[in-house]
Amino acid sequence: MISALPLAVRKLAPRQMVHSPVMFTVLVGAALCTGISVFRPSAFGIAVTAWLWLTVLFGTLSESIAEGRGKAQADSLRAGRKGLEARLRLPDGGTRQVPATELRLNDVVICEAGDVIPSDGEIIEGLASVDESTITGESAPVIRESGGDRSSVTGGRRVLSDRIVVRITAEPGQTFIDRMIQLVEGAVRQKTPNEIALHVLLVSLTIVFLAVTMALAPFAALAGAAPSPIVLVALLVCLIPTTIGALVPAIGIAGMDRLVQHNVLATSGRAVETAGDITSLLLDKTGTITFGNRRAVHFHPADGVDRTELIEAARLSSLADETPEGRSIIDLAAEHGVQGPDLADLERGNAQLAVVPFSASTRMSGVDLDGRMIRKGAASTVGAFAAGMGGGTPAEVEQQVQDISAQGGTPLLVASADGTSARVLGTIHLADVVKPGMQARFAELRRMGIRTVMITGDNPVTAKAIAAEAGVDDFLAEATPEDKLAVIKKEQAAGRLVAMTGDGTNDAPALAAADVGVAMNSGTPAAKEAANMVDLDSDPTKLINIVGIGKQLLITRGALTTFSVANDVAKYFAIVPALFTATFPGLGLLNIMGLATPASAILSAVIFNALIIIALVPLALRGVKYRAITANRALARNLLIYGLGGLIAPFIGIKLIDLLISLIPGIG
Ligand SMILES: Nc1ncnc2c1ncn2[C@@H]1O[C@H](COP(=O)(O)OP(=O)(O)OP(=O)(O)O)[C@@H](O)[C@H]1O
Ligand SMILES: [K+]
Ligand SMILES: [Mg+2]
Repeated sequence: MISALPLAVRKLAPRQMVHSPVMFTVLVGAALCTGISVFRPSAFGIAVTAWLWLTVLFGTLSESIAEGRGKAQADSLRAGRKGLEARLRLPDGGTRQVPATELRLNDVVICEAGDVIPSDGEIIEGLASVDESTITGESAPVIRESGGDRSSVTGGRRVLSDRIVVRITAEPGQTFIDRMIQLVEGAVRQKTPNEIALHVLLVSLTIVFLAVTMALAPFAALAGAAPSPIVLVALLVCLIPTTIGALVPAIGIAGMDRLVQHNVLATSGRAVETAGDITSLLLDKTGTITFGNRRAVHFHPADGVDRTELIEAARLSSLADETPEGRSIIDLAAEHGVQGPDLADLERGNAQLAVVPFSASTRMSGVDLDGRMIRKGAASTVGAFAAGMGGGTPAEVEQQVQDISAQGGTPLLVASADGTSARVLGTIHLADVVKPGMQARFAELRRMGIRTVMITGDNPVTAKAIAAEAGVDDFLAEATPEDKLAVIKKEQAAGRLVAMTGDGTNDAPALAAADVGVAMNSGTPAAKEAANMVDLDSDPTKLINIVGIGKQLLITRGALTTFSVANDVAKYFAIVPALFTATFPGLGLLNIMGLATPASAILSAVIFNALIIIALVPLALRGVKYRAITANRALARNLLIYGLGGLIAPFIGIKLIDLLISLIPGIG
C-alpha cells in the first residue's frame, strides 16, 4: 500500500480525475472546503476537509495498488528481454547481430539451440523444440515447425534443440510480451460496455444527489437552519456512490491480472466479460483437442497394388507438401527404404511438374508429373477425384478407411490418374493423440452449462471417435472454413454467446466472428491475430478458467455496486435526522442513532465513507467468490448479502466513529 502511494498522489491531478465523475466531484468539494477553511477556520471544517482529501486519495490508492501488482508482473516480463540479441539474415545470405528491439516486420532471423527467440514470428524453415514455459509455468518443451498449424513462435522463449529460420511477424513494441506488458500496466484499458453502463449510472446518481443537496439548502434556510457549505459538501459526498466509483478501475485491472496469471492474453476487457456469459464452445480438432502432430504411421496398399508403388506415389504427392502431415509421409517412406527423387532432381531431369498444394477446402494435395496426376487426401475427395476418371475405390480400401477412422486416425487416400483412367492405390494412416485430461474438463464445462461442439475437416467416423475420446457434447465433420463460420453465425442468430477455440489459419474467420475467440499459442499467426485471446498453454479447456474470471468480474462489480448504493441510502437516513433535530423536533423520532451532535454525525459519516473504500480494496482485488450457480440465483444471493450488508454497515460504523469523536473536545 505504501509503495502505491506516490502513484496515487500523482493520480490526483484533475486531468486524471475527470475520468471518474464521482471522485472528481469529491475532489472539487475538497478544494471548496479547503478554501472555506482557510478564510473561516474551524475544527469541524478542517476535520471534514482533511477527510474529504483522504477520500479522494483512497480512491486513487485502490487503483494504483491494482496497477502496482500489474507493474510488478510487467517488470519481470521486461527483465527477461533485456539485452536480447538477434541473428538477422541479410539479403546476401550472411548474418549480423542486432538488438532484438530493432527487428521489424518480415525480417528473417536464425535461432539455434540455446538461443532465445528475439521476437514473435513464424518458422519458415526447420523444426525445433522450444521451451514454452510461460511466466508462471514450469519448463514445457514443445515442437514447432514450418508449414503447418504449429509454425508460430513467441519472443522470449528459448530454443532447446535444432535450428529454425524465423520470419518476424510483429513490429517493434507490438509483440506478445509488449501487449501483455501494456495490458497488465493498464495502459490500453478501454472501458467495456458493462463499465460504460455503470459509468452512466454513477454520473446520473451524482447529478441527482447534487440536485437533492442544492435543494436542501433553501428549504433549510426557510426554516431558519441554513446549513454551512461545508456541511452541504459533506452531505453530498456521503450520498454519491463514492465506494463503487473508487473501486471500479481496481476491479477491472484485477480481472485482467488474474487472466495473465492463468497464462491467457486478452486484447480486450470486453471479451473477458463476455466470456462470463458464454453458452456454447466450438473447438477445432487437430492441434486444439489433439496435439496436432499428425504423423503418418502406416501404408495400406489396395489388393493387387505393390506396397512400394503406393509408397512411391504417396511420397511423390508429398514432395511439395509443406504441412507436417506431408513431411511425415516422406519420413515414413524413407523408413521403408523409399528415398529419391526429390523436387530438385525432378526439375533437373526436365520433368513436367505442377504442384497442387493442400488446402482445407479441397482436402487434397499432390503433383502433376509428366502427365500423371498423383493425389492424396480425404477419402471422400480423392475417391471423387478417381471416380471422375472411372476409377472406383475397392471395397477393402473402403474398409481400411473405416478401420483407421474408427481408431480416431485420419485416413488419406492415394490415387494416381493419367487423364483417361484412374486407380486408387491405397491408404495412409495419420495418427494423432488427444491431449490428456480432456474428458473431465469437458464434463466441468457441461456442469457450467456450456455446450461443447468439435468442428473438424476430418471425416465423420474419425470425428466421432475423437469426440467420444475427448468427451465433447457434439461434433461436426467435413467442415470447411466457411462451415465453421456458418455454425458460429447460426448459434449467434439463436441469441447464444459463442466461444471458439482453434489453431489453424482456416480457423481464423471463425475465431474473429466468435464472441470470444481463443487461439492456441501453438497455432498460426493468422489464428492468433484473429482471436481476442491467446492461451499460452494451448489448452482448449482453459475456457473454464476464462469463464470463471469473467463471471467473477461481473459478480464483483455487481456486488460492490449494490453495497455502495445501499450504503449511501443508509447514510442519508443516518445523518439527515441528526442534522435537523434542532430545527424540526419531530425528526427526533427518526434519530434512532442518537448521534452526539449534528456536527459529529456529519464528520462520522464522512470518515466512514472514506474508510469503507480502503476496507473494500482487498475484496475488489480478490473478487467475490464465484460459484457454479445460475445467474439469477447469484443475483438474489448478492442482493441479499451486499444489499443488506450495505444498509446495515453504515449504522454500526457511523455510531462507532461518532462515539470516538464525541470524546475529542472542540468538534461539534
Ligand atoms: N497435407 C495434406 N494433404 C492432403 N490432405 C490432407 C492434408 N492434411 C489434411 N488433409 C485432409 O484434409 C482434411 C481437412 O484438413 P484439416 O484437418 O487441416 O482441417 P481442419 O478443418 O483444420 O480440421 P481439424 O479440426 O482436424 O484441424 C483432413 O481431415 C485430411 O483428410
Ligand atoms: K458516498
Ligand atoms: Mg486445424
